[in-house]
Amino acid sequence: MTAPPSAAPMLSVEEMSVGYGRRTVLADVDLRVASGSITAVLGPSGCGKTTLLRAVAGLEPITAGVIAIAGRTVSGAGRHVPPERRDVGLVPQEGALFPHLTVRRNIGFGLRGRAGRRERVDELIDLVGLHDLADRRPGSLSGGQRQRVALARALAPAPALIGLDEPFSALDSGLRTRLRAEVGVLLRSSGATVLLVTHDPAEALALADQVVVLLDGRVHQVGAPEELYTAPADFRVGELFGELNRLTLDGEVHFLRPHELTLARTGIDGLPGSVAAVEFRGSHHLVSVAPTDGQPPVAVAIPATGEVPEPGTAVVVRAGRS
Ligand SMILES: Nc1ncnc2c1ncn2[C@@H]1O[C@H](COP(=O)(O)OP(=O)(O)OP(=O)(O)O)[C@@H](O)[C@H]1O
Repeated sequence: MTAPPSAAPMLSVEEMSVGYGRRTVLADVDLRVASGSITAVLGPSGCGKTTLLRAVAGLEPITAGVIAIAGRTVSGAGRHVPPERRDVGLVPQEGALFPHLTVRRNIGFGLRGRAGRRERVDELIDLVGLHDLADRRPGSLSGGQRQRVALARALAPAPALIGLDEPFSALDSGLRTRLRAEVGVLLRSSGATVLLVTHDPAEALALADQVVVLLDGRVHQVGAPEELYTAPADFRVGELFGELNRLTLDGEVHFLRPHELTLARTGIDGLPGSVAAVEFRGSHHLVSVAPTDGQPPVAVAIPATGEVPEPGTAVVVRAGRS
């Protein structure tokens, strides 16, 4: 659950910039993550997601702005608290487990010297369901199992913030979807505060309370998943979440998804055109229509069970669901 807006955020980033050499990679980034909530930073490859996570974890210096964790300034205003004193559990891409240590010792790594270490490790092994594999080494685990160990290792010391860098990107799509659901439940039940970076919109929509869209090193939009999907701030943001048409109907520009449009026979109101191509997409057919007025092609989804028009057929595109 997202904490009420009045609650002090666990992570706060204000007007932060980061550069490599003379090149600015992140500019004026603002971000707040409420305690116990999950924020996804979504953007295409190279937009600066990993850099953002590394700056929060203290692995990159910032060139402007402030980062605060649990109300304490950790970067900026003349301070740079080292990574090991930030209370951030980072799960890098590919997990980065210690290959020579067993699952149990990997999970307990951050708890060395602490009382109750054994019980805490057992608790985490239970949480991620790796009982039978506790004495194995990472080399003999599957990709999904390794990710669960990496997550358990980050959760073990109960850090103020967990940072996940593309946690599922190395997995095939079936496993990715399954593990995503499992990890979502795990994170919720652990009560962790999470900053997840991903280029996969499905991951951001499925897991996050709040999505931050990062494009070219700048925050373009922040909102709940439903809000970003249904009311993107601009075409680039909308496009990240799936096919989107930009079309002019009755003199007005609309951003509409293929399933928000229908096809009708000619002779009624709408945008006239002819069918250019049809693709079968499993749950539906995607019909590409070339408008007669010269606008770019418009994609319209029609149910898989519906009548499929042949290429060349004259049609009218109308707003509304079929
Ligand atoms: N150590 C570095 N030195 C110089 N430039 C870097 C360094 N690390 C990253 N960059 C550049 O900074 C930009 C942002 O990189 P970053 O890894 O943060 O992006 P990303 O969104 O995480 O991409 P990906 O999804 O591909 O990992 C890229 O243009 C990258 O080439």
